[in-house]
Amino acid sequence: MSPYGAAGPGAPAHPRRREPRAAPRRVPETSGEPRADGRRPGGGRRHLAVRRRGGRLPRPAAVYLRASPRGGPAPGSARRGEGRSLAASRRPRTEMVICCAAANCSNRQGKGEKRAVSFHRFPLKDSKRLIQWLKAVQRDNWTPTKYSFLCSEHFTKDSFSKRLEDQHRLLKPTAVPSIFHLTEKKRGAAGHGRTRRKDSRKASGGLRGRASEADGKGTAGSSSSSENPMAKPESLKSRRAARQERVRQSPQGPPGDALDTTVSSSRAAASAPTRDVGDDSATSPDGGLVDKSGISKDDFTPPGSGACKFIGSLHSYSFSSRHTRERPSVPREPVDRKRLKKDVEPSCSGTSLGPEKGLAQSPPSSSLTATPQKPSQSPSAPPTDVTPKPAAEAVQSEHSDASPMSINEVILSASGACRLIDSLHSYCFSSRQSKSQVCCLREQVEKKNGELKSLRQRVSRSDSQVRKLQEKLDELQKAGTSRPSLPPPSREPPKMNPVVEPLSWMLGTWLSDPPGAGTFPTLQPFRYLEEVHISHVGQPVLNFSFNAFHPDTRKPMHRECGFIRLEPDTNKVAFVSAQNTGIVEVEEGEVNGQELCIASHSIARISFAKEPHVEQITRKFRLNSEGKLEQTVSMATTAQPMTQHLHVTYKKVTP
Ligand code: HEM
Repeated sequence: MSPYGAAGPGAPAHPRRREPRAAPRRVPETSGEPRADGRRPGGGRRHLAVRRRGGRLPRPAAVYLRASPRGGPAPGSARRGEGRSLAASRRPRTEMVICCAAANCSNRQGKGEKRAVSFHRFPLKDSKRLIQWLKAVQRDNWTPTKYSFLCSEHFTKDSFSKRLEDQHRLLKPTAVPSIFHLTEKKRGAAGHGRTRRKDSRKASGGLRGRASEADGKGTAGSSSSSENPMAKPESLKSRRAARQERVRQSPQGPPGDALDTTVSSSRAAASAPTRDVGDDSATSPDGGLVDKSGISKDDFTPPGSGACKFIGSLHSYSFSSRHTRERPSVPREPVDRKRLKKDVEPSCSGTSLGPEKGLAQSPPSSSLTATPQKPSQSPSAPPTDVTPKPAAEAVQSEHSDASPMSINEVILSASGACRLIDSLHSYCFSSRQSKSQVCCLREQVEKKNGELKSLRQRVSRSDSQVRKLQEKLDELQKAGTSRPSLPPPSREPPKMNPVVEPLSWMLGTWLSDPPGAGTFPTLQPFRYLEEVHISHVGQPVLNFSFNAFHPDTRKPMHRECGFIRLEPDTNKVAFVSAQNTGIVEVEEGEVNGQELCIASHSIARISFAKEPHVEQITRKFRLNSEGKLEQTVSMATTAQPMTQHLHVTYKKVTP
C-alpha cells in the first residue's frame, strides 16, 4: 500500500481494496526515500493507513490524494526487495513520481540507479530550516508543499548519516542544501527546471490523466491505464507510451477513461486543463499551477499586497479543517450516498457534476486538499476535484466507520500547520517592517532633500546679496574717483625760486643720525629722534617741519612747522615757526654759505602755556663736511639763562 494511503489522487481507493483491510499488514520500510527528519516518508501515513484498515478510522478521500497515478512509487512507498513485491501488489494504481524541486535538476524517482539519488522533503515544520532551504533553492514565487522534494545531489556528503542497522542513508536533521546549478537557464514560470509537469497539461477537473512529459508534447485530457483505478499497474514507460498514444488519438481523453470520468466529476469545465496525478503540480483550468493535492500554485504564492490575507486564509483553513474533523461521523452508506453529493461543500466541489460523477465528490469532512479557503472560489483551487469517482465509493464505506480523517490532518497537522502559518506571518511582518524602514528612510531622504533645497535657496539669495553689495561698492568707488581733487602734481619738481637759492643746501628730508640730545639745567638729559622736511613749491620761501619722537616708544614729542624767507638779494633770513607747545615765534638772521644763524625776534604763546616760559631762542643750522645737517638750539626761560637745549645731526634721506 502506498504510504499515502489506499490510493493516490488519480487512483482513488479501489473497491477491491476494501476487503483486505481486516488483515492489516505492516509494509516493510524499504523505501529509499529517507525524509529530512530522518523518518521514512509516509511512515506516519502508513500508520494512519493501518489504523484505517483496522476499521478504526474511515479512509477519507483526502488520503487518495496522496497516491500517484504515475505508477511510480510514492514517497516512502515500499519498492525494494521483499517489501517491493509486497508494496507493488498493494500499492495503488496511481502513484506519485517524486521529482526534485531544484531548478535545473531533472532528477526524479525511478530515474537512474536506485538508491543513487534519494529525495527529501522540505522541512515545512521547521520554519527556520525551511527558510534556509528556500534561500538555497532560490526559486522565485514558489512555495514548497508537502509534496516538494529535493534530491540528494543538492546536499553535501556530510549532510547524511547512515542508519546503524542497515547503513541506510539518512539526511541529517540539520542538513541544508547547498549544491545547485542556478546559472543554467531557468525554465518554467516558477523557475523550475521541469516543464514537463504542468504547462502542457489540461484537464476538465483538478485531476486528470497525465498530459505529457518535459517535451511538452502532451495535451489535455489524457490518462493512462495506470491512472485508471480499475486497471492494473504497469510500468511508467508503457503507461507513458500508452498515454501519449491516447493523446494523439483523443486530446480530450477516451470517454471511458475512468480517471477522466473522475476528473470531470470534480471539474466543471470538461476542456479545462488538468494535472498529472503523479506530479507535484499541474495546470489549473485558468492556467495556474495546481499542486498534486489540488493546491493551486497561486494559492501558495500570495500576491505581495495580500500576503496577510493569504496567511489569514491559511489559518481559516486550518480551523475549518479542525472543525470538520470534530464533526460527527457521516452515516453509513448507502443511505448517505446521495447525501454525500449534497454535502459537498460548494467551495470545494467547484462546479456541476455528472450524474455518476457526483459520487466522486468528497464529503465535506474529507476536504482533500490544503488549499486555503479563499473568499471566492478560484478555478485553480480544486480541493475536492481530485477525488475520483471510484474513490468516492470507498470513501463512503469508510466514512461510516468512524469520524472522518482528512489528509489535511496530515498536511496541516495540528502544531505544524500553525507553526508554518506563524512562520509565514513572521515573514509577512518582517517584510512589513522592512517596508516600514524603507518608507522611513525615504521620508528622511525627502526631508534632507527639502533641507538641501532650502539651503541652496539661501545660498542663492546670499549670492544675490553679494552681487548687489559688489555693485554698490563699485558705484561708490566710481563716485570716489570722480570726486573733485587737486590737480595732479607735476611729474617734474617745481623749479626752485632763486630767492631761496642761498638756502638750497637745507632742502630735503632729514633724519636724526644719531639721535638728538636734549639738555637743560632743569632737565635730565634725554635722547630723541627727529625727522625734518625742508622743501619749496617754486615760491621764494622754504617750507619746513620738525617732528620729534621718543627714541624708544616712537611716540610723537615736540613738533613745529613754518616758513623760511629770504629777503631778496640779501642774505637776511626770516624764520617763522609755530610749535605744538603753544608758542609761535619769529627768528631772523643771516645765511652765510651753508650756515644759518638766527635768533628770536618775537615769541608769543597761548595764555595757558606751561611754565617756565621761554623768553629767548637761538638756532644754528649748518651743513657739515659730511653732508649732514646739524642744528643747535639754545633758549632762555624765565627761570634759566640762555643755555643749549638741543643738538642734533641729520642725515639726508631724500634729495
Ligand atoms: C626751539 C624749540 C624749543 C623750545 C623753545 C623749547 C622750550 C622748552 C622749555 C621752555 C622747556 C621747559 C624747561 C623747564 O622746565 O625748565 C622745555 C622742556 C623740555 N623740552 Fe623743549 N623746547 C624746544 C624744543 C624741544 C625739542 C625739539 C625737544 C625734543 C624732544 C624738546 C624736549 C623737551 C623736554 C623733554 C623737556 C622737559 C620736559 C618738559 O618740561 O616737558 N624741546 N623746552
